[in-house]
Amino acid sequence: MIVTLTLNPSLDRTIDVDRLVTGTMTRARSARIDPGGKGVNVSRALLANRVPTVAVVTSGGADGEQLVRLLEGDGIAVHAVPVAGRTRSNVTIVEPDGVVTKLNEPGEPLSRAELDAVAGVVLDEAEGASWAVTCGSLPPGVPDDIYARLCAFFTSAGVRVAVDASGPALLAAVGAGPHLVKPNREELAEAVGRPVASVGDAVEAARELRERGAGTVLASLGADGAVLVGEDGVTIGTAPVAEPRSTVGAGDALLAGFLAAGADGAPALAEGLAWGAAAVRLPASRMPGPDDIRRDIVRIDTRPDLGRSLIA
Ligand SMILES: Nc1ncnc2c1ncn2[C@@H]1O[C@H](COP(=O)(O)OP(=O)(O)O)[C@@H](O)[C@H]1O
Ligand SMILES: O=P(O)(O)OC[C@H]1O[C@](O)(COP(=O)(O)O)[C@@H](O)[C@@H]1O
Repeated sequence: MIVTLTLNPSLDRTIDVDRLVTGTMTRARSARIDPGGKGVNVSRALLANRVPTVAVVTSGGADGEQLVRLLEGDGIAVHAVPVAGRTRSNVTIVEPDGVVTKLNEPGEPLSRAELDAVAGVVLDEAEGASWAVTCGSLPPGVPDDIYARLCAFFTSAGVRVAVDASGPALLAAVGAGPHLVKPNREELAEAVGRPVASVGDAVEAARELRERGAGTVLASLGADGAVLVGEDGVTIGTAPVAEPRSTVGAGDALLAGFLAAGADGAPALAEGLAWGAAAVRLPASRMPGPDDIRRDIVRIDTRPDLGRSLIA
């Protein structure tokens, strides 16, 4: 069982337009709503591949109710903690050439009592679980060390912890010694305070996060694939997609595939890359199921070129 926690979930609204011109009125070609937030997407991807999962989320107002209805409609086991603040909406605008513009709301503040309630729920749900996955931005008012504190509780209960966060929340979590962190290129660069412009830079930055406490670093590099740095060394792989449709949620699919495959070494990296690539071939934040996932496109580089520049 893999338990995910999303403190700041969202209704993901994806709007297709012919061309986005800021400062003008643009008529959309189509729009869709998906349940969103990083942990929510990890649970969606796991369930689509029949891996048992529970999604713990906060839920506020009519949009929170809709989020829970959508998740339950997909058959996801969801434990929603009611909160006073309205659940946010995140908007992604997609142009035909694949250019994506994202607008993520900050979310509404969580009170101390609400945060304690969510923490109690996720610690209960995680009892006996193989992994607790804590993901995404923090709503206003939530202390930056929340993932670090939860990590300490999960670890003492014998549950492995994966963190997908950014900025101070990621840094604090790394110091608490999680088993796995999944930064993307920007998050990695911010965490080490220097640019990540090549595969070698990503490896060095990932090594630094390990030195600061993370057990394994799965650094996602967009179209350049991903780098896995753990106890057994460095593994690098790619899974090219000729015509990407939507990269929203690709990192969440990568993480879900990696965990589903046992979270260890090249086989797990390859599975994660296959799931990430499949997510990119699907519209909006749709998570891939078995029929979408192609393992034949994955390449694990046994002799990686560390000097290779990353796509800007
Ligand atoms: N344009 C792309 N082509 C192929 N695969 C991609 C592309 N963008 C993302 N991916 C896949 O999705 C994973 C996560 O993407 P990335 O953008 O790094 O993370 P995040 O979605 O967390 O920002 C990558 O490691 C890769 O496997
Ligand atoms: O919590 P954040 O950082 O605002 O991110 C939330 C957004 O990220 C997503 O989980 C997508 O994740 P990606 O970063 O993988 O594209 C959306 O579903 C959600 O709207």
